[in-house]
Amino acid sequence: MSRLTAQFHIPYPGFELNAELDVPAHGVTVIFGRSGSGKTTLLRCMAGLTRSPSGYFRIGDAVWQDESTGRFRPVHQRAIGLVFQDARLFPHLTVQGNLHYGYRRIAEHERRIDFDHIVSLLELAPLLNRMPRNLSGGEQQRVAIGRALLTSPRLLLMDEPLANLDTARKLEILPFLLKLRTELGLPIVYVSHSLEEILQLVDTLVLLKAGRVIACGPAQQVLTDLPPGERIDPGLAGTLLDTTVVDHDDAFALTRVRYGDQFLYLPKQKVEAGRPLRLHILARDISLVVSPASTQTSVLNILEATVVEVLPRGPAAHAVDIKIDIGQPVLATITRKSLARLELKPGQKVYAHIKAVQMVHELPEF
Ligand SMILES: Nc1ncnc2c1ncn2[C@@H]1O[C@H](COP(=O)(O)OP(=O)(O)OP(=O)(O)O)[C@@H](O)[C@H]1O
Repeated sequence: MSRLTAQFHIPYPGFELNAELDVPAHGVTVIFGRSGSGKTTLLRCMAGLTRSPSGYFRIGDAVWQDESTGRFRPVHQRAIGLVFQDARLFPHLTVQGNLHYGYRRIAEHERRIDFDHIVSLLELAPLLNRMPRNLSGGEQQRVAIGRALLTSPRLLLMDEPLANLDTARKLEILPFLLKLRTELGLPIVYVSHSLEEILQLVDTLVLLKAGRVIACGPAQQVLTDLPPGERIDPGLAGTLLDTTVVDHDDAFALTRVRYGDQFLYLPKQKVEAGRPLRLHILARDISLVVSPASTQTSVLNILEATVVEVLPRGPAAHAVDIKIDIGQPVLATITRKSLARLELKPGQKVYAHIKAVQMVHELPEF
């Protein structure tokens, strides 16, 4: 499988980027870290906007930088699409003019992305004759994404593309980003410092801290394997579950999803049966029960699980995290007192009572 491999070292006064990563060259790779951790610097190195003197960057079989042989392709010679926080549209051109700008520069035989396809994917047809100043922030970002894609890139680099938008506009754009992920087969590297924003999108998660990659891998794994001290936002510690919608129960306003051979109920979602749906289950929303599942509870979602590991948070903490297995690792947070009472041990069968299932963002139909 094609890979994206990067190695960059940038010594700035007071900050040093020392990042190495090797991730699949497909799906969405999110570079996540606090402000100042070096996300933008890493992205700029990938784009060829900043040159790391000992850098290496390769996507599939294309080596864009290998300083050991003096190879460095500058940004304009890389097949990349760039999207920034601000749309940076050409103010004197219509939406159509902006979209054509990159498209025209690519020779016809090198065009891998069709103009009409992008207009329909991003629902840009009603905007084509408008000027950028008459568009909302979200619409401008959709045009910027379209313009980047129409250069037929091999890689799309996005630097906090939703950061300048309010929550309503963010929700407007997210479904389009999900469509890019599933429909275009184009690798996307996406910089963000908002866990909520990326949970629906992320395939591979790269955590950056003070210029270094502290974790890198499939998002589910990174989120559950991270030592408690390294958690990005302990309140959001939890697990991603990729489920499939089974059916909807109109009478009780619920949607039933399947995970492996188990089922979960959640508030009714506007997603058709058979479609994938990613859930986020917060560790603090799971209780563990040792005796067989009882139906005499208000909790709808009870999954059979096995205890994998107890992850202490330190002697002063009142809570511990328990890694359980339901077909994939899942984190549950319980009190240390409960742990002592239940005497949980690796290999033990338990029932995970899931008190709430977060959607992160409710998905509109598309
Ligand atoms: N050209 C430069 N010269 C010197 N220092 C720089 C330069 N560019 C970035 N830095 C420093 O490198 C560090 C990392 O910056 P960077 O913008 O990559 O972080 P970030 O994780 O993207 O932050 P944010 O989320 O706030 O955008 C910061 O301390 C910044 O001041």
